[in-house]
Amino acid sequence: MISAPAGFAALITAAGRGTRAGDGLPKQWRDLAGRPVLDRTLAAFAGFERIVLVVHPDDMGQAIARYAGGITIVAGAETRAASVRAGLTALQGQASHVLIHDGARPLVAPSVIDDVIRALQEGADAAAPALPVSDALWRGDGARVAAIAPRDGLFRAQTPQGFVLDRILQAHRDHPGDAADDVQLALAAGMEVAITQGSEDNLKITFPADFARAERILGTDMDIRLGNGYDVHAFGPGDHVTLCGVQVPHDAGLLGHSDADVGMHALTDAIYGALAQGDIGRHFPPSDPQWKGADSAIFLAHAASMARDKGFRISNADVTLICEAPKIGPHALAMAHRLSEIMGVEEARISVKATTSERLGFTGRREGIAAIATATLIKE
Ligand SMILES: Nc1ccn([C@@H]2O[C@H](COP(=O)(O)OP(=O)(O)OP(=O)(O)O)[C@@H](O)[C@H]2O)c(=O)n1
Ligand SMILES: C[C@](O)(CO)[C@H](O)COP(=O)(O)O
Repeated sequence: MISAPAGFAALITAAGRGTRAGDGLPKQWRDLAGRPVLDRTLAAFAGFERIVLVVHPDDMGQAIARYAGGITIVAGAETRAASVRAGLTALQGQASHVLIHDGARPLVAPSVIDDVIRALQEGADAAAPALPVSDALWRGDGARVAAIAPRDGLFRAQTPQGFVLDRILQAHRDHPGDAADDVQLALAAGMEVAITQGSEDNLKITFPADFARAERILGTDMDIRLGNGYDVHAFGPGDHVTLCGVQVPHDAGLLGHSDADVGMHALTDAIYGALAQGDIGRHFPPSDPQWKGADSAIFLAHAASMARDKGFRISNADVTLICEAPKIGPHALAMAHRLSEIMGVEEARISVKATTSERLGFTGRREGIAAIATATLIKE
């Protein structure tokens, strides 16, 4: 993450409808490798002391629910230029410089942002990243090539485009129509615009296939960890068992130092395993009397918060309980719900299921319950 100098603000445009990206949610709200596109874009600018996010009026509610606190959220308008104008107006008097960035460019690298900042710090009125055109350029006539167009000196423009705030605000006010980008308005206002180094990865998600391309780019440096856990507890006296945080009536209880929640223990070990941090016994020794009868939610919450502290997001978890009885099916959704609450992971990413062992082995002889679990962790 970059650390932006004092006086530098970021303005993120996210008020478009993404019509070219196909059906469904507008592209900036869609999932990209497990997180909404806009989450990723905002994270790239987290080092700015002031961020203005421009969203469509219809999206105000969800933007406030997701991002309020620390970010100024402003309603956008019909065109990109009008949306930028709304954002700049909200920023007036609050910053010396502004970097205007498409919410639909979630993979912008810190170096691309840094280069724009540096050019402005060195005195440029305006600076923006771009890449030289490397392919031949044709003028088309329907499906036929009509002519070759010269490409010397041509660049593909990217964002963030950086400016002295007062000057770009005045340029927008002087040219209230639409524009290809903010550099066009800066040029119309007589500003000189420095070209900084763009990046092929800094793509603007525009068409449906851009999602797959962005995921491929993310995949190349994605750190994915898989962990597994296994646990067994024997039946003993009692009238219920606690499984994945849910009390299930039964003609026996489970024996254990804690509440003997075999499913939650397997899942907790899966998370510790993915982090290469041993198992529950290492963090909560059974020899320590304070864990006697403990609610296993303490263990799972500890593993989940350790994952977060190490920069990982729990992407999904799958728990299988192995027993002849009690019947798990009627409780499986409640169990997934409870696990999701403890871990802070959405319920749709948690699976709890069960199987018998066809009356074979210790579970088949109804001597106890076994559980296996898998968890996937992704580095943010
Ligand atoms: N009225 C608008 C139009 C666009 N944008 C934002 O400007 C960026 C670049 O625009 P573009 O890729 O053209 O997005 P859309 O207008 O959403 O796409 P489309 O033209 O396919 O509908 C996007 O982050 C988009 O949300 C905006 O804030 N306000
Ligand atoms: C601002 C921009 O992303 C620079 O490349 C681009 O001009 C936006 O164009 P669009 O037609 O609104 O997608």
